[in-house]
Parts: sequence; structure tokens; C-alpha cells
Amino acid sequence: MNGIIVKAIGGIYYVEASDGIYECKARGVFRRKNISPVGGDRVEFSLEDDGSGVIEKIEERRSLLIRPPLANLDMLVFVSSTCEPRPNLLLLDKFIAIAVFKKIEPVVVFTKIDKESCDGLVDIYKGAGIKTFQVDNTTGEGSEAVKAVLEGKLSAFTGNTGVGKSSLLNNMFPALGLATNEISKKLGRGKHTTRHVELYKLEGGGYIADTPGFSSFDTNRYDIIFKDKLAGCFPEFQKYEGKCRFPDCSHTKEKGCAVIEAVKNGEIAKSRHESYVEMYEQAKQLKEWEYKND
Ligand SMILES: Nc1nc2c(ncn2[C@@H]2O[C@H](COP(=O)(O)OP(=O)(O)OP(=O)(O)O)[C@@H](O)[C@H]2O)c(=O)[nH]1
Ligand SMILES: [Zn+2]
Repeated sequence: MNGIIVKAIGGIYYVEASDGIYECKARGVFRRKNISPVGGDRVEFSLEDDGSGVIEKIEERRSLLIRPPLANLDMLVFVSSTCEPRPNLLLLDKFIAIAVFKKIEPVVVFTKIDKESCDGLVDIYKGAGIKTFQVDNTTGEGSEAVKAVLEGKLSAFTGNTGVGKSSLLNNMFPALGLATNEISKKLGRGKHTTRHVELYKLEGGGYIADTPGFSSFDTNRYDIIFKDKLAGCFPEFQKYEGKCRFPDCSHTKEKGCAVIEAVKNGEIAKSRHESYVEMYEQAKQLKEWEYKND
């Protein structure tokens, strides 16, 4: 039988198949190979006489996050508020780059547009080729468009506390929002539950991963991207690839750099390039063997 792991907790995997959810264990062979199934994994399983399942095979993963443990994520939605708290663009750009690096599509949502306009911010991120939305959670304005982009995808939401993630989820999925809150309360969100992952099925197809781990999804040194791969994680830089005077251009300060030229004439947002330079400088501090990323 085939299915997707919609919940993983303490070595028990809940696998959603076409005719229901099966409680499964994993074959010992995975442990011996040091592989563990995670939420989002597509698996093959067999049934024991008592009706419980055994996971036999994990399908190839299109993406994988270790903390929180989550496979096959299609989309990471970064929620930022226009104010209270104000967005930290360096942090946002780091997260976006990490998502791109891990082959997960980044999506940006700005909230609280009833309090402060975010037109400038939307220009920056749309200009970078990233799907960007703005919502007013007090009225629900804009949430339909976000909902539409989630259809058929496995997504997760992340963002600082207080930016309006729960409000947005509740506006989009009133039923799911309730469930999320109950689950979070039961588990004590933000305590030591970062290894718990649960997927919620959406009416229109697709899933949302609820994982307390995301509230503390921080960019530690394991998430620093190797400097030679960093430019590849900025979608709007791709157009200029190979156009710099020096083939090994770092796009930070060189003469004849096509990326810097594009910043000067407004084709690339200044703040995005500043984040790139900052991340590049950080990446330079790390030695190659210190990367745990790929
Ligand atoms: N004016 C305004 N207030 C908002 C908006 N979105 C959320 N809020 C308010 O901001 C506060 C935080 O919203 P939440 O939805 O709880 O934020 P969260 O991101 O889920 O926060 P955590 O659960 O701590 O991670 C609440 O008081 C909301 O009513 C918005 O678009 N406009
Ligand atoms: Zn360059």
C-alpha cells in the first residue's frame, strides 16, 4: 500500500492512504541504515495481521528539512508584518535563500497592511521573482490569493511571534485553524516539541505542516550557505550569471560586476544585495568542512 506520513511521533507513523489512516512502524532496516521516516514522506507499507502497518520503503524525497524533520515540502511561507514587529529584511532574505537552497519555493506574505502600507516591500520581493502577498487579517482581505497558491502543495508557515500566522490560517481555513490551536495547546507549543510534525489536509488538495519547530526556525551556522552557492539562491541574480568582468566574481565589490550594475540602475533591490553581501561575508568565515548543508 502507498501513502503519505501525516504525523510522526515517537517512532509511530500515521500514514494516510486512499482508504484511511494507518498506524505504522518502520522496518528495522531503516534504523540500521540510519534513515528515519519523517512527516511528509511518501511511503510503501504492508499490513500485519492485527491491522497495523509496517513501512517498507521511503520514496525519493524532493526536499528535506532536518529541524523540524519534514520531507517533500513544496513551499515555505514567510509571514512578516509591516509593523509591530517591523520586518527584518536580512533575516527574511536569509530564510528565502535557505528555502531556495533546499529546493523549496519561498513565498512571502506581509500582514497588518491596515496599519502600514507595504507597497515598497512588495516591489522588492516581487521584483526578486518571489510570490508575494499582502493581507489584512482584520478583514481577511488578500487571504484568498494566499489560499489559492497553497492548493495541491505541501506548505509550512513560519515567521516571528505576533506577525499574524494564526490569524491568517484562521481566515483561510476556519476549521483547520481550530484544530491547529487545540493541537498546539495539547503539546505546549514552543516547549520541547520541535520534533513533532503533523500535516493537515486542505479541502482543495494539499497539506499544511504544523510544526512548532518553525517558530524557532533559526538560521544557525548549519544554515549558512557555502559562498560559491549563495548567488544561486538569489533568484533575481540569475539573469546576470556569466556577465561579470571576472569569471569568479563574488558580486560583492568587484569592478565590472553585472549584479552590482543592476543594483545601481534599480533592477535589483539594494536591500536584497546588502543581505547577499552580509551573508557572503558570514559564509567566508566558515571553512569548507564546517558546512553541514549538503
Ligand atoms: N491590525 C492587524 N492586526 C493583526 C493582523 N494580523 C494579526 N493581527 C494581530 O496581531 C496579534 C498576533 O497575531 P497572531 O495571529 O496570534 O500571530 P502569530 O504569528 O500566530 O503569533 P504566534 O502564535 O505567537 O507565533 C493578534 O493580536 C492579532 O489580532 C492584521 O493583519 N492587522
Ligand atoms: Zn559579479
